[in-house]
Amino acid sequence: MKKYTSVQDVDNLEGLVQEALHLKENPYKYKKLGENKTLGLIFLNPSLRTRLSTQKAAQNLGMNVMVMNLDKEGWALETKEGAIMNGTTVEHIKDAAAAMGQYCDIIGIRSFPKLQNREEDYNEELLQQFITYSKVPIVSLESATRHPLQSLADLLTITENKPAGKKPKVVLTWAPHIKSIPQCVANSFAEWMNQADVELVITHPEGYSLADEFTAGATVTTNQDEALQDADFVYVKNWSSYEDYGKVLTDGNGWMMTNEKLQKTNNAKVMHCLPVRRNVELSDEILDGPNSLVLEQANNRTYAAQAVLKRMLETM
Ligand SMILES: NCCC[C@H](NC(=O)CCC(=O)O)C(=O)O
Ligand SMILES: NC(=O)OP(=O)(O)O
Repeated sequence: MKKYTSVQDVDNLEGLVQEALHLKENPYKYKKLGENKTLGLIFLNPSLRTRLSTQKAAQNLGMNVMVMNLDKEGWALETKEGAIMNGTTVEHIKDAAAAMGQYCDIIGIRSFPKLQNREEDYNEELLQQFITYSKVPIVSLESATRHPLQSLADLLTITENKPAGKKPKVVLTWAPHIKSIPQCVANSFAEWMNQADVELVITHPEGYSLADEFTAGATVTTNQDEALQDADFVYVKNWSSYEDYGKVLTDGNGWMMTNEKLQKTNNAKVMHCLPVRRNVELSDEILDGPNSLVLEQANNRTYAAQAVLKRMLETM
């Protein structure tokens, strides 16, 4: 595997899921594979789970890990080709990424969208430039449009918890938030579920449709009650509008997931990528109750990352 930025980079999805579940049982079996190999983790935004789980995954494989908070500790980066750099940016990404490629065998990068210009965000400029200029395999740690390590961990969690003998009904529901949030977790989850053996239903208020490239094949409705009927899994997530790009169009009154709403489901398991705004997106009663899978998801982040890193190391 030369890059891991979306489900399209995975050539055998079921194989990758099985690999990750095998690693969960045998985390130190491939301790020699990463010996003398270095993983660089670069963050332009905050992170708790991605940072720690990916670091742990690499250590389980015997790799060395370097972490840099590039937004705080690096030079101000220029991304425009041909820029005359007489302003505030100090170094061009092509020089920074190329230098990092000298120190690292694999680079992971987190860069959120700015949510101001849709075309700019959806072009994934920063991620693409890292792929081009670092010349080493790149793992997305959540980019402007996707969060593929989260989605793989989510698929592992669904695989482990699905009811026997039936195709699970998975509902992705929009939830309220107090600010403008990226679409990437929702985009990515939809894209992955469409490749998995599940029935996917997406529900959100008017004006919150995700881009077709991620949702093709799913049932989409603005009626949350109807969507929740007989659900086996409910994935809760806020996102800002894609159509009216980056905007918050409603306070989302009535969209928070509660135990009362769970009554409509098939005693559904509830998922969220975290961090979660308690009692805004999801109630305490659900998060602290028996239907919550959020900690299992967080735990599976390690094995998702380990399966991806293992595949990259094997092709070096
Ligand atoms: N990495 C996981 C989620 C990251 C991001 N959440 C946030 O930015 C939360 C910010 C806040 O709650 O203030 C999101 O939902 O896409
Ligand atoms: N779910 C997730 O990616 O969490 P962090 O932002 O804390 O890494």
